[in-house]
Amino acid sequence: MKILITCKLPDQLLLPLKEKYEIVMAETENEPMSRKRLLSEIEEADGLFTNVADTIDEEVFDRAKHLKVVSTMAVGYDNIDLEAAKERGILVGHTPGVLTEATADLTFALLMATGRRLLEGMDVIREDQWKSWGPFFLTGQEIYGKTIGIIGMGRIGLGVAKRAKGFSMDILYHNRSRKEEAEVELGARYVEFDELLEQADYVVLLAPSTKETYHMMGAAQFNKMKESAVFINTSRGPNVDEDALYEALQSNQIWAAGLDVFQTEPIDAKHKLLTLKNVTALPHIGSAAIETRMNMARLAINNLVNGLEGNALVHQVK
Ligand SMILES: NC(=O)c1ccc[n+]([C@@H]2O[C@H](COP(=O)([O-])OP(=O)(O)OC[C@H]3O[C@@H](n4cnc5c(N)ncnc54)[C@H](O)[C@@H]3O)[C@@H](O)[C@H]2O)c1
Ligand SMILES: O=C(O)[C@H](O)CO
Repeated sequence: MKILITCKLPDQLLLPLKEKYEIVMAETENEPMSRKRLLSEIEEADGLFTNVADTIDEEVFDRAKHLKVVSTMAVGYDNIDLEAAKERGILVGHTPGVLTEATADLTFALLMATGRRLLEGMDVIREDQWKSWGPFFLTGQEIYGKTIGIIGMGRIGLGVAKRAKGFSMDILYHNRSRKEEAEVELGARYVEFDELLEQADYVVLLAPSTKETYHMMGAAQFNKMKESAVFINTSRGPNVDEDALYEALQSNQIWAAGLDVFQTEPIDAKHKLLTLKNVTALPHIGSAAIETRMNMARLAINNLVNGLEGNALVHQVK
């Protein structure tokens, strides 16, 4: 059987696979396989190892003659056409859980970096603009004891709430359902979406990308936030109307934003959001800790092999 891997994985992960399967893999580190090659190689593939950089749509499924499993090295699977997979009886696997803590760490780090203007501080030094200690030089927003509002209290949202608790923050959340663990253990309070936007000093978006969440943060929502509020998005770019976010930041309707994800990735270096000093931008590195990425890759390989061998996937997208 043939496995198509659209990114370059370390040899140590591939050795057991090579004994049994024919492997076709991207050659360049940190560069996905071209769409053209993906469309050509998928024709004979039985299994596909993919990630958030690929779009696995009807065109890909139409080309595949033998495909049985698509395994993504990610928890989010909005880049995969699940209907098209289902129609063809193709299983889809993903990697929830193993990246929760690393992504919660990064989300909280981004919250702190944005609130306290860390990257601006580094720019000031690099540009030789640090003239002296000034009473209000690079002053940011306090974090300790402030109110955090988490939209999407799932695995990662709960991880962020635990970190917020350590900073004595009041925790508000909005989710599709109540989360007892967050309420009992962390004192988190379920509120309606608008109330969260109005009350939170830090609004953190961690809901998946779905039809329902598309542009869930738009002009009306930024309008409800405090002028001193910081918006953090480590979920998916399409959840945010970037034009509306730009207007809100540029007009100081909200104070700052920390973004790890964008509507189009990689974001163009000349994108208008990146011209703003009150934007802290990262290149989709939420889960990018070495052990985490190894665990994600191992889990994605297990999903793939299980599917190819006719066994249940460890984590199948339903
Ligand atoms: N930046 C990164 O590198 C990175 C890393 C991992 C995950 N993610 C993103 O984070 C998302 C969350 O991951 P998770 O493991 O916590 O998933 P999860 O399924 O455990 O949590 C998602 C939560 O969002 C809630 N939700 C769904 N629709 C909602 C809506 N309309 N309003 C409010 N809440 C809603 C769900 O009820 C659920 O509790 C992923 O889907 C992915 O898009 C990003
Ligand atoms: O959904 C995911 O897992 C991320 O975006 C990549 O870790």
